[in-house]
Amino acid sequence: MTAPEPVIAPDPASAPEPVIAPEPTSVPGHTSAPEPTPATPTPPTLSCRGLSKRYGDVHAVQDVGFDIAPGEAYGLLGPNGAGKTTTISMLVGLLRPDSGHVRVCGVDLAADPMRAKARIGYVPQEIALYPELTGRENLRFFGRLFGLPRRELAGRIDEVLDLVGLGGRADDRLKTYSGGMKRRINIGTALLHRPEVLILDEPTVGVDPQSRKAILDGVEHLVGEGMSLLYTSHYMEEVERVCDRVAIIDHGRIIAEGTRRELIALVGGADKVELSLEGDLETALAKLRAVEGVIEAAMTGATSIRLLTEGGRHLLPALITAVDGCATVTATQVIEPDLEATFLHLTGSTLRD
Ligand SMILES: Nc1ncnc2c1ncn2[C@@H]1O[C@H](COP(=O)(O)OP(=O)(O)OP(=O)(O)O)[C@@H](O)[C@H]1O
Repeated sequence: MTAPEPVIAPDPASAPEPVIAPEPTSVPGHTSAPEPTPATPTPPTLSCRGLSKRYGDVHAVQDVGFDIAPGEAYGLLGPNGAGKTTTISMLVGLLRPDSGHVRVCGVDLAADPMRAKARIGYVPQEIALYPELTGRENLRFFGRLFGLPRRELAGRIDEVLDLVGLGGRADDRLKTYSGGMKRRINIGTALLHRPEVLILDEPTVGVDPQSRKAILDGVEHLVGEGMSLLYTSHYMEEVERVCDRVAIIDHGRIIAEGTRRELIALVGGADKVELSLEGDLETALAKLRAVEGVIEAAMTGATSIRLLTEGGRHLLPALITAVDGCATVTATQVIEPDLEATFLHLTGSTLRD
C-alpha cells in the first residue's frame, strides 16, 4: 500500500499506537476465555496499584491506584499537568512505571503485555490519521493493521462509524473533516477490536460543539452497553455527566475518589439559595429560618437573603410560601455544589488555574 501522508506521525509504521492493536488470536475480545482468577471471579476491567513515575525531579505520578469495574465509567479529573497523561501512558504500556503494577481483566500488563493490551482501546490526545484517505479507509487501514479478519472488518467499520456519528461523512477524505470529526475517527480506530475498556485522554479538547456532543453521546452509549471507561478531563461538567466514579488528581496524587455525590459531600453538600425580596425582610428572614431544610439564612443586602439549604430548588415553593404576607420574592437563584467546589476545597485552586 502506498504510504499516505500522516497527520502527525511521519512514518506509517509508527502512526498507530501498538497498545490498541489486539493480538489476532484475541480479536473477538468479549468472547475471550475468562482469566484464571480464583479469588475474584470477575476481576476489575482495569486495576492499578502504587503507580509512580518521576521525570528527573518532577514527581509526575505518585502512588496512584484505582479499580474500574466492568461497565463502569471512571473519571480522572485534574488540571493541566496533574499527571493524567502520565498515568494513562503507564496503564496502556507506553511508559514503564518506576513502581506499581497494572492489571487488565486480571491480566498483568508487565507479565503479558500483548494479552492485556488487546483488551484496551486507547485514544491519545494527538490525532494520528491519514488526511488523503477517507474516514472509512482510515478505519480499514487500522483494522487490517490490528489483524482484524477481513470478512468482519467491513461490518465492524459501519458499526463504528455509526457509534461515532460519522456514517454520513464516511467516504469523504479526512482532510475535509473538522478537528472534532478527526477525533471521532480516532476514537473509532480504538473501538474496532471491541475493547473491554476504552481510555480517552481529554477527548474533547479543541473540538467543535457538535463533535463534543457526538463524543459524549457515543461514550455514554458504549458504557450503557457494558464497556468500561477511563475518561480524563479538566472539564468538570463532562466528568460529572459521563462518569459513575471520579478520582480527583492533583500534583500526581489522587487526593479524593468517589461518586459525584460522595465527593460533593466532602464540601458539606449544601445548596445555596439567593432570594431577592421586596417587603419586610426582617420578618421574612425569621420565617425563612423556620422552614424545614434551611440550615442558615442571612440578609446580604437591602433586598436579598442568602440561605444554605438541604434541598435547593425543591425547597423554593416552601420558601416563597413562608414569606407570604410580609414580603414578595422577585427573583431566585440556586447554586448547587459541584466537583469544581470540591476541587477548590481540597486544593485551594480552581481546575482552570
Ligand atoms: N516527558 C516528560 N519529561 C519531563 N516532564 C514531563 C514529561 N511528561 C510530563 N512531564 C511533567 O509531568 C507532570 C505531569 O504531566 P502530565 O502530562 O501527565 O499531566 P496531565 O494531567 O496529563 O496534563 P495535560 O492535560 O496538560 O497533559 C507535569 O509537571 C509535566 O510537566
